[in-house]
Amino acid sequence: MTLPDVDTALARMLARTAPLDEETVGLGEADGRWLAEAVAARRDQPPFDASAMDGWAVRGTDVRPGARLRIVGESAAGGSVDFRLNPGEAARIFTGAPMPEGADAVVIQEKATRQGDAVILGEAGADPAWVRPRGGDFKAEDVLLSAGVRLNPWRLALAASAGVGAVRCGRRPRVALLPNGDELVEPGRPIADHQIFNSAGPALAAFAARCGARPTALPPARDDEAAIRSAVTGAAFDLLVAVGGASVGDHDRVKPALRALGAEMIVEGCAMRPGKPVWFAVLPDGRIVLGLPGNPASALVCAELFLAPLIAGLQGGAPTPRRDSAALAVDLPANGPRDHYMRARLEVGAEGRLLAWPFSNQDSSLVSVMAQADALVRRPPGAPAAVAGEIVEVIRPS
Ligand SMILES: Nc1nc2c(c(=O)[nH]1)N[C@H]1C(S)=C(S)[C@@H](COP(=O)(O)OP(=O)(O)OC[C@H]3O[C@@H](n4cnc5c(N)ncnc54)[C@H](O)[C@@H]3O)O[C@H]1N2
Ligand code: MOO
Repeated sequence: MTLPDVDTALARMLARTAPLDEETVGLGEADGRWLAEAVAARRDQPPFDASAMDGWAVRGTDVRPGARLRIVGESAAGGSVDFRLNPGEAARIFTGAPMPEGADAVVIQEKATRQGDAVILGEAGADPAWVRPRGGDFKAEDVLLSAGVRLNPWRLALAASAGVGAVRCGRRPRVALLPNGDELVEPGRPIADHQIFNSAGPALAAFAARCGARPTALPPARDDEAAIRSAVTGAAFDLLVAVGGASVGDHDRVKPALRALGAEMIVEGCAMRPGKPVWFAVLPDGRIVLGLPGNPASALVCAELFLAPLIAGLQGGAPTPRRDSAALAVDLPANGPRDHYMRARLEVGAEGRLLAWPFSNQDSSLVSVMAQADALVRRPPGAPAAVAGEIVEVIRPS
């Protein structure tokens, strides 16, 4: 059986991932979320011609070295201006303050001297950049952020400056992580020699939270169909992530348990390494299930490639691509038929070029290697041997 490649497998998953309902959230909860509705400006920004500097508001036609202008008032940020500037007049003005009517230029205070109720201008003139025109940042009715845009602190600043205190976003999905295996024990608990700690569960819960989900780390289920079924039916989720039991062994009971619950299998395996046994199913009520291989590195690589886009898709968005390129620091042998995602360290080499050092041992059980890695180096199927210096695609972690 030919396995689908990563793009095909993901496209099949996303085709069955419908966005959840929308909700209104305050800006304080909106970071990392996708806008369901555009954000439009309610007024011009700045709302008035404003001074960019501390100094003197003047009429441009009065600006010449040594000019003596009569001080007729003051304008500070937060205050309104109730006077106008006539020829030969100046007003004390501060950064962010409204320009008085009649004034169209600012002379910074370093370039002028006050003498009683007059100001004497120095040699330098007025720089046009010292007046910020009304609407110079944006104008009322402008669409500032479109639907589908992912909010970040910079974009939140824009929404806030437009006076928008709450935005419409896709609901954050509830993601339940269900580790599976008789050998699994929660970290911190007593453990027998034949058991291992559940490392993939906490790692994936943290990963899901970073992607904007509300994760629940369920306790590990035994390799037993009935136990898995009851864990699934007892959990509240929009997306279930089952970890382990994905392969072909006699104890790999997760897929049979899901099938018994009526799940439709959409993806069963992918031409990738690590992560070949990854799978995806849809429950009869439409909720989606992502099955990840149990080896921690396989699970985490699949999380980057599939879980992040699914969590985004449930929120009506797509993740920000974290793809980059780097020069290989070492030679690599030819790749086999599967897309290979190699854990690698990155460093900035001489000449400022990003260098990638893939680890020599890429066994998918090695958590120590995963923890030292900064990125994944992608080797496409059938890629010929590569020499140091060759440019390769790298994927930075979410
Ligand atoms: N005959 C074949 N055997 C295997 C194949 C294959 O194609 N033919 N594929 C291999 C590949 S590739 C992978 S990846 C694994 C995937 O196996 P499962 O998804 O069934 O996972 P398990 O067997 O349950 O566990 C694998 C390994 O990972 C450990 N594990 C499981 N869950 C966790 C967890 N939550 N935290 C930490 N470690 C975990 C588990 O103890 C095993 O050591 O199958 C290969 N076999
Ligand atoms: O998918 Mo497995 O992850 O190659 O070890």
